[in-house]
Amino acid sequence: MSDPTIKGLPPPPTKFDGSNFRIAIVHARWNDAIIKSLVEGTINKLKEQGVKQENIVVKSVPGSYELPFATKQLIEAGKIQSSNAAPSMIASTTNLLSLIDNTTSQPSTEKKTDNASNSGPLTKPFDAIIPIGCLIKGSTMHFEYICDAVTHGLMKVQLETGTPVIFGVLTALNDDQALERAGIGRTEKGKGHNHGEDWGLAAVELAAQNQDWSKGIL
Ligand SMILES: Nc1c(NC[C@H](O)[C@H](O)[C@H](O)CO)[nH]c(=O)[nH]c1=O
Ligand SMILES: CC(=O)[C@@H](O)COP(=O)(O)O
Repeated sequence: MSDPTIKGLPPPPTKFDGSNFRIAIVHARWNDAIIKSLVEGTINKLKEQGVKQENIVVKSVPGSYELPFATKQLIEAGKIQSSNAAPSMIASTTNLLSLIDNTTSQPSTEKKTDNASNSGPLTKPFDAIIPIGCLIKGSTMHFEYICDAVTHGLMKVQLETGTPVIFGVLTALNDDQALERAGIGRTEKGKGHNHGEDWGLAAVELAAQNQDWSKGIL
């Protein structure tokens, strides 16, 4: 593990309050032991910053290549919900969170409101999206092409929609690199650091900063 004072993410300059944010996580299902750890680390860090469990929407797709499309569609779905133009579009899908204790990822289907005086999940547009995937190099160029397509695709979605999209995709040359970055390393280097925690931090910070920037507040 490198020296965290040289390489790594220092604590944020300001503590951001996530209590009124709505965040979507969309995770690939390839390499699910790694994904499960990354998703858990992300959610724990979101909740540590005040994001409410019911305001964290979790969806899954087969692989990382599907993440850009899913991210863009989730952003659009969040906007449709907030316009009350359609009943809740949250539908249950299979995802790894059902395997994680005390984390419910299947919100109820009854209509909710984003009125602060009512309980229940927010239905406003998502304040940030966290696509999570793990690409591990095989023996062909498949890895390189997917990494490139996904990276550029997610950046394109972010800039086109104006919604913060956190880059939560590991691009590992071997299993151990991925395991270490999910905080479940198994070599003499130790367990490593769960990068999902960094992604949860980044999501709340960008949601907070973007909330001001989109109102012209600097
Ligand atoms: N090899 C990995 C994949 N491959 C699957 C693609 O992402 C995609 O789902 C498929 O090509 C169908 O469009 N996905 C990962 O997330 N991680 C891998 O290591
Ligand atoms: C990231 C990938 O697509 C890779 O795991 C596929 O392996 P291979 O290149 O051996 O087909």
